[in-house]
Amino acid sequence: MAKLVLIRHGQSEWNLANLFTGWEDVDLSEKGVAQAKAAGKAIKEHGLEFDYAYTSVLKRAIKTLHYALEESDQMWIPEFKTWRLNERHYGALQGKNKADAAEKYGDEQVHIWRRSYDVLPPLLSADDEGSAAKDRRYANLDPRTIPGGENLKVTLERVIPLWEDEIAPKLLDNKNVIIAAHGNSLRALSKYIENISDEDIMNLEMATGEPVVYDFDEKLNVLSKDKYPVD
Ligand SMILES: O=C(O)[C@@H](CO)OP(=O)(O)O
Repeated sequence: MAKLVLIRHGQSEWNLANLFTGWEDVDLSEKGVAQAKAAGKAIKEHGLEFDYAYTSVLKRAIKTLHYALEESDQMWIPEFKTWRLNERHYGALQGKNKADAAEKYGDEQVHIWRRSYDVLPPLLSADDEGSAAKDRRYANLDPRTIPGGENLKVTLERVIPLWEDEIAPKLLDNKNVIIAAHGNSLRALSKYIENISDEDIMNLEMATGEPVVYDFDEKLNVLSKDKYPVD
């Protein structure tokens, strides 16, 4: 049956600088570009061919998709960009250093913000500088939909409509799909696909640039999950 490949974007400038990123539109680092190209080479080596590509509206994921498709010579496939695949919004933590935050609030609090399923980060309001409500790319969204900060649960709730309306129907139609997105939007999607519990999802990490390949049966049960390391 159909295959689904998930790729977390290659290392970004802010991954490198250890900053909370969320919906900030930061670029790939040099290493991130190399990882994205390596992902494409691995895809080619394994003979993976896609019918559709999905990504977020953030350049680190979009560029990762493009490098991966370029290296595997399938840039021509239909490609869709959606805010539903954005990284989880990190609220008022965006732009702050993770180590500084751990010193200020304690390691445990920062770990809870980063990996708990349902604890929200400190929120941004629509008037705050850096609010996504001021960004033209979200102008067609109901302002009440634009988050001031998200946990994994809320992230999952906005990824699911995309899965149900777009991705699952294509997989059921035996089409192969590639999704280039972010650590937490992909953790959310993996939780749903693999039926991972709220507790166990805290331990699931996505490596930058690493393609994760799912094979499904005709009821969308996972038959196999493989990873192609890129470092
Ligand atoms: O800063 C972020 O947006 C994410 C992904 O890099 O970080 P975390 O490891 O806390 O999920």
